[in-house]
Amino acid sequence: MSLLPVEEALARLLTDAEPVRRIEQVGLDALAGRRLAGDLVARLTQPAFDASAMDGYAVRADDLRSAATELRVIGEAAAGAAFEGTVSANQAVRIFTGAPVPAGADAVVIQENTERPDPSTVIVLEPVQPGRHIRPAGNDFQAGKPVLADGVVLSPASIALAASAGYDFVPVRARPGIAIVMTGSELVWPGTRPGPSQIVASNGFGIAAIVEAAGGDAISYGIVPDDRAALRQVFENARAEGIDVFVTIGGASVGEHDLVAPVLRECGVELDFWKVAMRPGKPLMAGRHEAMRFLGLPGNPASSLVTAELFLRPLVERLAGRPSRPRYETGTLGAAVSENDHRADFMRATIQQDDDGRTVLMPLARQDSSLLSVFATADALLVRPPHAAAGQPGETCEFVRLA
Ligand SMILES: Nc1nc2c(c(=O)[nH]1)N[C@H]1C(S)=C(S)[C@@H](COP(=O)(O)OP(=O)(O)OC[C@H]3O[C@@H](n4cnc5c(N)ncnc54)[C@H](O)[C@@H]3O)O[C@H]1N2
Ligand code: MOO
Repeated sequence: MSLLPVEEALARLLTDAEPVRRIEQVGLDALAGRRLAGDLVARLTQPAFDASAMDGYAVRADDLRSAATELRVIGEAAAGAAFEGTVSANQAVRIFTGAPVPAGADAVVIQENTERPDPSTVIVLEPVQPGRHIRPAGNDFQAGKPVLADGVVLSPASIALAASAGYDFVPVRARPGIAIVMTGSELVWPGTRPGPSQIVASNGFGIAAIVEAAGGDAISYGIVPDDRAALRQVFENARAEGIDVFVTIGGASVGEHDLVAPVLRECGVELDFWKVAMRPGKPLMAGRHEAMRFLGLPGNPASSLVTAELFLRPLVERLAGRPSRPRYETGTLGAAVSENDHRADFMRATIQQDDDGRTVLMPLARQDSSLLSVFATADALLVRPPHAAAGQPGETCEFVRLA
């Protein structure tokens, strides 16, 4: 297969990528940013009773005709502890914010407008309108009526609303399940000390962060050695689990230990492309097996992160039903760059604002695709199209912002 232009590879990857339709029930503590599946109908009424909005006295407005009226205090109502009796003429009940308003009372006077000469007497200093400082039952929402519309992205307030409307689990659209497999017999888990000729597996954790930011559910399938049977097994596991995208990292090139393409072909994956005209990331491959998509990222750290930014992120956004943001922005070159060959170059760069407010791209000095320390300082990928002529500071350039 020849090298495919980046735009064409992306277009092929996104062909038929439709939002995942599955629905799942998710607990209140994990709902932030999730998309509601179906209108949410209140199971409860809020408030469930006429409630006091203030600390003061529940009274009958009719009793308070004159400037200072003396009423007999017949009891107390607090949040969670109602007064069960009835307020009759010239009576009042001491009441606190959130408490049910007792029968017979039709207003609350705030305690600042009262005097309490003795425990059984209150003097109300001002008349009050009926309904004053009372939150009527159902003022917020009513059982049986929708409180949140299908498809909304759940905000902090809407999560609290769902809780208050009687839900502990809420139906939301499932996030696309993205299996991440780190291949390589040299890899050891982070936090363990690598032996001779081993290295720590790192790429998958960066890729998982990209997946989650794009609205996907990153599912770690751990490290798989360069072993055909082991790779075949995790692929079958992913199929059985109903994974939406099977992502491998490493083993994408042409060496004898680079097993990903041959093994996945044996597993029935139809490869759509393998090798893209880009640097880093040339050995990128993609394919499908029935409903499951497959994306094979190259193993070099910068290669895996760049290909994940440019290919995996938009794919996950599509599957998550999120609008894909336009990736390429225009800026100003901050340093000279040499002419480019046939592969689009995605140079790790920093972004600076110059005195005229222009967005200036400064390519970092070292561009080797193994350098995570360089990548971690980058704000953007400076895009150098295939066969671009040498560029000078001040010229227009394109870039992809790193989130
Ligand atoms: N003869 C050729 N050799 C190579 C070519 C080529 O066209 N012809 N392409 C090169 C390019 S470009 C790339 S990119 C690499 C990527 O190849 P692989 O996908 O097979 O990557 P690996 O060989 O498995 O690993 C490369 C490098 O990255 C390290 N690695 C792998 N996985 C991880 C991980 N999860 N975390 C951290 N580091 C990882 C691995 O140990 C290697 O050092 O191939 C070139 N070769
Ligand atoms: O495509 Mo490789 O990513 O140049 O190192």
